[in-house]
Parts: sequence; C-alpha cells; structure tokens
Amino acid sequence: MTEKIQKTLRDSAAMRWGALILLSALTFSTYWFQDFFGGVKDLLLDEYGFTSENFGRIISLTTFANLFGMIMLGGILMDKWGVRIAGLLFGGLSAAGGLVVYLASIGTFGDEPNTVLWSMIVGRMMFGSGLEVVCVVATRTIVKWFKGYELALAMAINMGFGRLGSAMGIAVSPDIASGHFSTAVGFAASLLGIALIMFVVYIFFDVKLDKQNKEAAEEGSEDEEFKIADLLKLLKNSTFIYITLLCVAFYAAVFPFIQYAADLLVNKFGFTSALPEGANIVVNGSPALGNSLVFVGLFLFAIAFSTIPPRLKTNSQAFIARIAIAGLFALYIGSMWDVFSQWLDNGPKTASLIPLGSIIFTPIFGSYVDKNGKAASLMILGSLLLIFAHLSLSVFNNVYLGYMGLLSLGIAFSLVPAAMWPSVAKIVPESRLGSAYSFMFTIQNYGLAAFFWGIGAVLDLVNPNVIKITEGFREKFEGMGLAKEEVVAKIDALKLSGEIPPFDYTIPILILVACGVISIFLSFKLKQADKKYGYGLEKASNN
Ligand SMILES: C[C@H](NC(=O)[C@@H](N)CCCCN)C(=O)O
Repeated sequence: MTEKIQKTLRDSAAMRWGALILLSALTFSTYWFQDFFGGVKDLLLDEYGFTSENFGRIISLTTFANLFGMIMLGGILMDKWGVRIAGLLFGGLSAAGGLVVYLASIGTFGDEPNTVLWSMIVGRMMFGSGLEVVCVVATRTIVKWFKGYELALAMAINMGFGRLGSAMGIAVSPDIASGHFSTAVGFAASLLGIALIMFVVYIFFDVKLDKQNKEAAEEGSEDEEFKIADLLKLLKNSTFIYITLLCVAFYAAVFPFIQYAADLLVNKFGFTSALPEGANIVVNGSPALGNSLVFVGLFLFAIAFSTIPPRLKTNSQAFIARIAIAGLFALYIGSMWDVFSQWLDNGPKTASLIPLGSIIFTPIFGSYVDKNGKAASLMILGSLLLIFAHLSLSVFNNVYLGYMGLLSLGIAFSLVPAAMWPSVAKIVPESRLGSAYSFMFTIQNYGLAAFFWGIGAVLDLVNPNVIKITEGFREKFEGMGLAKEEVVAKIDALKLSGEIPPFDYTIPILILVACGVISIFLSFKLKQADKKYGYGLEKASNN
C-alpha cells in the first residue's frame, strides 16, 4: 500500500520565506526600538535636560523584568498557549510600551524632566518585557517552518533583520528626528505597531499550517518544554556555566557600547551628530527615506554576499559569485563615494557599521565553524579583538586607531556569536536547549543592565564640569524665555564651538576592557573543559 504524502504550506519555498519576512518584522522593529536611543542621545540630553546617567538608567531599566524571570515566564506561556498567543501578547506589550514612550516624549504625562524620565522608563520597561520573548517566539516559529529545510540560513537572515534594525535605528534616527526627539520615538513606535500587524497576518498562515499538520498527523509542536528540573541539571554542568558567563561578559562589552558609540565618536573624535546638507541621499525630498534606502541596499548586498556563494555547487562558482557581488558592491559604494566619505565623519552612521558589518561576517564565520570547528579558539580570538577595540577607543586619541577599533569590534561581534551559540548545542543535550537559552538570556540581561546604566553613570562621574557648564547655559537660556528648540540649538552651537567641553569617555570604555579579559579567561576554561570532556567544540559540526 503506498502511503499518501500530504503537502503542507511549509513545503512551499515561497510560503516559508514569506512567513520569515512577516516574522522578522518583529525582530527588526524590536532591535530598532532597543538601540535607536544611541543615535539620538545628544538630542535626548539637550531637549529634556537629562544627564548621561539618566540615559543609562532608561536603557538599563528597559529589560528590568527580564532580571526577574520574564524570559522564562514567556517561554512557559509559549509552551502552554503556543507561539500565536505568546507573539500577540508580548509583541502587543512591546508596541504598547513604544506608545507610552512616545506619549512621554511629547509631554502627555507632564513636562517636568523627572516626569518625562520616569514615564519614558515605564514605557521602555513595558517594551523590554516583550523584547526578548518576541525574539524567542520568532526563533521557535522559524524552527516550525524551516525544520528539514534551510533552518540555519533562515535563522541567520532573521538575526540579520535584527542587526539591520539596530544599524538603521542608530544611523537614520537623527535624520528622522530632524531636531525633535519625539519624532524619532514616534517612528520607532510605529514600526513596532506595523510589525504587530504583520504578525497578525502571519497568524492566518500559522493556523492553516497547524491544521494541515494535524491532518498529516504531524506533531503540531515538537518543541521541548521549559522545566525547572532541567535547569537544575544544567547548573551542575561547569562547562555550561563557563559559556553562560562568557555570554554575559562578552555581550556586556558589546551591546552597551553600541548604545554609546555614536556619542563617543562625536565627543572623543569630533565626529558630527547630524549630517550636513550635501551628505544626505535624498529621495522624494526626504533624507530620512533616502538614507534608509541606502541601508536597505547595504543589507541586500550583505545577505547576497553571505548566502548566495555558500549555496553554489562548486568552489569556483562560489568564488565567481563572491567576486561578482563584491564588484557590484564596489560600484555601488563608488558611485556615491562623495556622500559616503562624509558618513565616516558622522557618529551615528559610523557606529551603525558595527551591527551592519556583522550581517556579512556572522554567516561567514558560522560556516567556517561548521566546516572547520575551532569554536573555543575563535572565542579566544574574538575576546582578544574586543580588548584591542576598547583599548584603541579609550586610551588612545588617534582617529585611525579608532576606526581599527570599531572594525575589530565588528569582527568580534560576528566571531563570538557565530562560535558561541552553536557551541551551546554541543554542551547541552537537545532536550534542554530551550531551558539553556532562556537561562543564558536571563543571566545575560544582568550584565547588560549593569553596563547600560554603569557607562552613563561613570561618564557623569568623571565629567562633572561638562554637566555643570551645560546646566549653567540651559538655565541662562530658559531664563531668557527661549523655546525648547532654541535652547537645544544654542547648546549644540556651544558644543561645536568648544565652549561646552566634550565628554571624556576614557574611563567608562576602559572598564569594558575588563570584560574582554574575563572573556579570554572563560574561553580558555571552555577550551580546557572541551579537552577534558570531549564536547567537540574544536571539531567541525559534521564530525
Ligand atoms: C542572538 C543574540 N541575541 C541576544 O543576545 C538577545 N538576548 C538580545 C536581544 C536584544 C537585542 N538588542 C544576538 O543578538 O547576538
């Protein structure tokens, strides 16, 4: 008797990739909302009279709920209610949080700086309570559609959308804001709303797929459930503890740095915070739209470069494809060089190259690890690059060394995740992977919270004169009855003329070097543990 093979929606490539695009909107918009404050930090400080510590507090408290088990709670609810309800609930929470931040920024809850600050924090906390769970929902759902197909590629592209969100959030927000912080918030919050609508559209496909799976007698969801007993077993595994601590130390030196990078480049190396007229790509009279399209173009090149060549049959085909894409890329950059060269003097645009570069490099390093192994050694190398990056951006004052530092950070930001996340799957049995990732993300959030806030607090501590002088001028201008925008413009002009001195970032960034040193130590411990217990971290994935 021949068995009837019933096709489901996920057997169609168009449906799978369509589902991925609908889902990735959540990843894109949440990464954007998480990171865009970094591109408009100076505007936030000038417009509302906030300090760097206030900025750090807003970012740090964003993921406050995650320190108390929100990610695990999200995982448990997802197991119980499925990805549809979990996505709606936590995506909705993020979008509602975005709306509250917007209302706070236009003074709906009051104009007092302290009221604006705390209402923004409440909104960001609501947003952050959904953020990580939304990432887990997207990952789980990708597994549902791509298992047995292009799973690794789909995950890499989903992460690419996240990185694009971070890069554009940082780089294009100053163009969108055009002098008004609330405009940038309104745009970022709208993205969260659009992503939620796209998720609602996705739900129709999900319902149909589940129905077909039932008819085909497939399991609707084969994901393992989060269990406390699994977690307790994991905690007894010293290698798992090393990799979790490495995740904390490494990401604490990267994600928080990205939030402050644009401001650091402006203050330390005199980069601009807004682009001059001729340095914008303008489409339909809008630099925000034109510059955004450039980022989408760069993203498409990154995706093409990192996904097309590895999928070709022979090495020579792959080589020719690489040369062709690189050639087109060079033409693209060359044709707009007089504009792009000015971008390299702009803080937000240059800072955005860190997440943007990782879209190209993460899949390249990922496939190197798949083919050649050496994951623990690459984590050591990534940690060394991290130390070089933060030293060159703190103790030295040479802009070219600064560019080298940013490049090293970009490579480390691609290398370590590409080596670390697949290594977890070698250390932890598959049945406990869900618990392992949610535990790692939870602990990671402690490091992030400490450093998001810590960098801002230390920055204020070591720059009391900058705060005093700025406040003096603000009080003077407000006393003259100037409107908010005029105060911001005047303070900006005083910063440019040097009458308000720049922030000194040396100590806050030097502290991050310690994270690199701890990362190296933990990577060595991982390598030792691998030798002892034979996890195969240094071996190719198919060995
Ligand atoms: C894969 C990894 N993601 C995380 O570490 C998430 N916990 C953070 C999500 C928040 C992004 N701003 C990564 O992005 O490398």
